[in-house]
Amino acid sequence: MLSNQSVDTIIHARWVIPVIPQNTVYENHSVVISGNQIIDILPSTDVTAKYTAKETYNLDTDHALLPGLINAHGHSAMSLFRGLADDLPLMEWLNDHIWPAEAKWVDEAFVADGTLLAIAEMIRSGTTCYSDMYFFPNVSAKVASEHKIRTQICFPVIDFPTAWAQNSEEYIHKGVELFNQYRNSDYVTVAFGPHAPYTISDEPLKQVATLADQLNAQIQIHLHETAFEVQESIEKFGVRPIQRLADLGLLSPSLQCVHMTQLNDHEISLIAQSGAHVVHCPESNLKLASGFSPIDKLINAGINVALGTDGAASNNDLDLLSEMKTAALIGKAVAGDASAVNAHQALEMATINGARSMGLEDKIGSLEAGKLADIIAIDLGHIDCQPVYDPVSHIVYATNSHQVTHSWIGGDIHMKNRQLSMIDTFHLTERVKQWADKIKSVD
Ligand SMILES: CSC[C@H]1O[C@@H](n2cnc3c(O)ncnc32)[C@H](O)[C@@H]1O
Ligand SMILES: [Zn+2]
Repeated sequence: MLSNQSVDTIIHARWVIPVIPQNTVYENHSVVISGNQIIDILPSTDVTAKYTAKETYNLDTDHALLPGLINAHGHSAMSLFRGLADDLPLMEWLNDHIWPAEAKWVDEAFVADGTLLAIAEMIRSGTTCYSDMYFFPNVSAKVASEHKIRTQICFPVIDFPTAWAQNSEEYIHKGVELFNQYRNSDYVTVAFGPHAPYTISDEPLKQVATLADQLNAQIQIHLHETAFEVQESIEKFGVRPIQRLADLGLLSPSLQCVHMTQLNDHEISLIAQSGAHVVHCPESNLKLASGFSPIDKLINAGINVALGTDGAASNNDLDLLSEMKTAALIGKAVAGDASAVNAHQALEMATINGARSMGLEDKIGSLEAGKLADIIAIDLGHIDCQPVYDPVSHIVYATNSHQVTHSWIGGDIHMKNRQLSMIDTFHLTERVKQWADKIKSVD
């Protein structure tokens, strides 16, 4: 008889949804973790014959295990501006409210507290990896790394001066330094974050394309977010923003295009041919009335579509579970087809597609032996979830974030029965209230 293998953690669950293979649900299976990796997924009846674990989680009868959700676009520290300026269109929101507030308040302490607030909310709603584009990316990278959460930090590149850098050269210089600092990090991947076509001139955009290629780094940009952005580009540069980026050499599999609500068929095929990714942010697009991204068309054209919440100041939460439902519902409405953007596709957008957009598909985004143990558990036993015919349908259409009970990142437990293990939420809430009091008193 073979001897029993010693492992770190075994999690038993009623359903295991691996995402890869597609459209698969394993019933009464266990996930086996050794170090930071998944090493096996097998029927729970067979597990004790093969493995002995230091820690075993026998989740209640109606739990589903799935890969941790991947939020492919956001501005974490903006959580401190949640609800500060609502019900406005993008450019009025930015020019008259958000940019003045950022000029007044954003410093290292603001980014440290705002980022941690965002991380707490994301873990409690099932996210284990997120993309972040914000000022002081050195601080947000440190916070994520210290709290052992996976992140893609997109350092900003923008033409105007802020508290973090004075001009595009300095943004790029500091960003490349950060890239080198985190080159071998287990948790942090640094990417270029040129803000948007309307805030960066041609020269820095070309530099971003060249350097990202040399460093094999990803690039994330807000793109074709509103009709106004497209119109302004035509007036200023004679072409629409996607064509301008194509002319400057930015369209490639390294590019993550966020929003993409204004697209013609030629642009869809340009993006498809280039291998660039789209990050869909349906709730932010709805709230700012920016437009509708034709997700069904993009998926059918072979484009990888990931999912993001955008910042908490334009959403106003960081709940990727509810974002999946919104993406599926709005995808159907836009396509005029109830079969468009089905529950499995919505789940792929929030998991494996997000991993692909960040170049991390070999490490995260699905539950497979050899991948990092980034896993969440969702309790489908609630009365408002009964009966369960298809757990994937329920996760997308009928659950809410309070049903996420456990979260592991690289095998480490981050939430157990809804209690965060790496964040002191009591003291964090105190600090957040102090920020709100200060910000309110000046407004
Ligand atoms: C350069 S750091 C990020 C920068 O982006 C601003 N921002 C937040 N949400 C959006 C959005 O939907 N479109 C464009 N810009 C956005 C944020 O306030 C920061 O200034
Ligand atoms: Zn954004």
